[in-house]
Amino acid sequence: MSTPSQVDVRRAIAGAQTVVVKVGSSSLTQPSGHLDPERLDALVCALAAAHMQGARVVLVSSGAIAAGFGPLGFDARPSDVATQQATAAVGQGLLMARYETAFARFGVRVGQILITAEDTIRPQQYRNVERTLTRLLDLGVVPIINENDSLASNEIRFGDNDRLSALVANLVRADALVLLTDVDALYTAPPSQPDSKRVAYVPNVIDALEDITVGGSGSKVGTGGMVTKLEAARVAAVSGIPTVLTCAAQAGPALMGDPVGTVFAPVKARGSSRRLWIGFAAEPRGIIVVDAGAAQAVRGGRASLLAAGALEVRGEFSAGDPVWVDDESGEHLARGLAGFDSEEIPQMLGRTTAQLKRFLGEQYAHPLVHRDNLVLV
Ligand SMILES: Nc1ncnc2c1ncn2[C@@H]1O[C@H](COP(=O)(O)OP(=O)(O)O)[C@@H](O)[C@H]1O
Ligand SMILES: N[C@@H](CCC(=O)OP(=O)(O)O)C(=O)O
Repeated sequence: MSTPSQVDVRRAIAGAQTVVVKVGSSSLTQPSGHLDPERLDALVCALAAAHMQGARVVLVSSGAIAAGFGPLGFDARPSDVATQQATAAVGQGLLMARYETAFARFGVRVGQILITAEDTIRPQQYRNVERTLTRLLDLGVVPIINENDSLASNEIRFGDNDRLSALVANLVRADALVLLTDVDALYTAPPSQPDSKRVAYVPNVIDALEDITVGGSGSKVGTGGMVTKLEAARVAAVSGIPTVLTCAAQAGPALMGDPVGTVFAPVKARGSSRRLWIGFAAEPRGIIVVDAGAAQAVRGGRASLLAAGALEVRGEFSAGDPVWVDDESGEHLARGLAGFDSEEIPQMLGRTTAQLKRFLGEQYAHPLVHRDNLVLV
């Protein structure tokens, strides 16, 4: 795929049929831990305009914790998990109430979807999310997504909505991803550094990272900083989706393809969305170590991982959970969804499919990880 020009990428964003917009906490809330209704309304105005021009708009909105701690009487974003989860339960309701009112002024309906990584990693649940989102969009609704902060367990969570938004863009086969934050663009270094310069165009996000110094969050309510935004732009780029990153106040111009913020070109034609989800969605729960022959087969990209080439299993996981496939030196070769619970695997190690069938029964005569569920890293 040849690299498109900046103008081409901005034009593609302006013409997007389906667009995923992610907005960060600092763009919707005040440092006191309350919503900032004016800024939220201004954002909704830009999104409603895109919706009324025929775009299918999905909003990934942060802000539950940042909007909930003020009303609960805290001076700052709580740092312990239980209070964060309780705060998110309060803030999420306030956030949705305001979105509903703001979109209603334009006659637009919204629907809330709260996602946990755990909910979406298994094929059936993944398809469930996909189906619900597609149906909402078909019904002309603007889905508003957040991580289910109140229930997500700390061990397995997206943690930041930047990465979640790129996965959602992939899931709904979006034509563009818009990342809205509290800085107007990507800079060559954190904008607090006096010599940092705005980057208007990133033709290849993978190479670009070498020349850019990225830092953490600039606010007291944001979580990932620029690191997770670049990760999101990378996930989108390898899914064939262009990204524009700018501040929330520039949402309208960014959606219209105006020369604001930073645009990232797609680096690859669109691939299978489910495989990408396997590759990025959740931290693997365990490891299957394979011998040299199986490592070679897995690296080839088209083989399933058979028990015959597996040497060892580490960690505790259930069938359907994400796992690493490692070679003997400990190098990660691939990520995949396990076909069996971890405790079933030791008896299968090193056995051919015929042996598995004979000694353990028909139900074990299957790959440890099927090739459709395997993504090289
Ligand atoms: N190279 C960079 N270019 C632009 N911003 C950067 C860079 N490195 C770090 N940042 C910081 O990232 C912040 C945005 O991330 P974050 O606070 O997590 O926002 P949000 O709440 O919108 O997700 C900016 O305010 C900025 O201070
Ligand atoms: N899900 C959390 C926000 C997580 C997050 O990524 O925050 P941010 O960096 O502000 O986009 C919340 O709603 O408070």
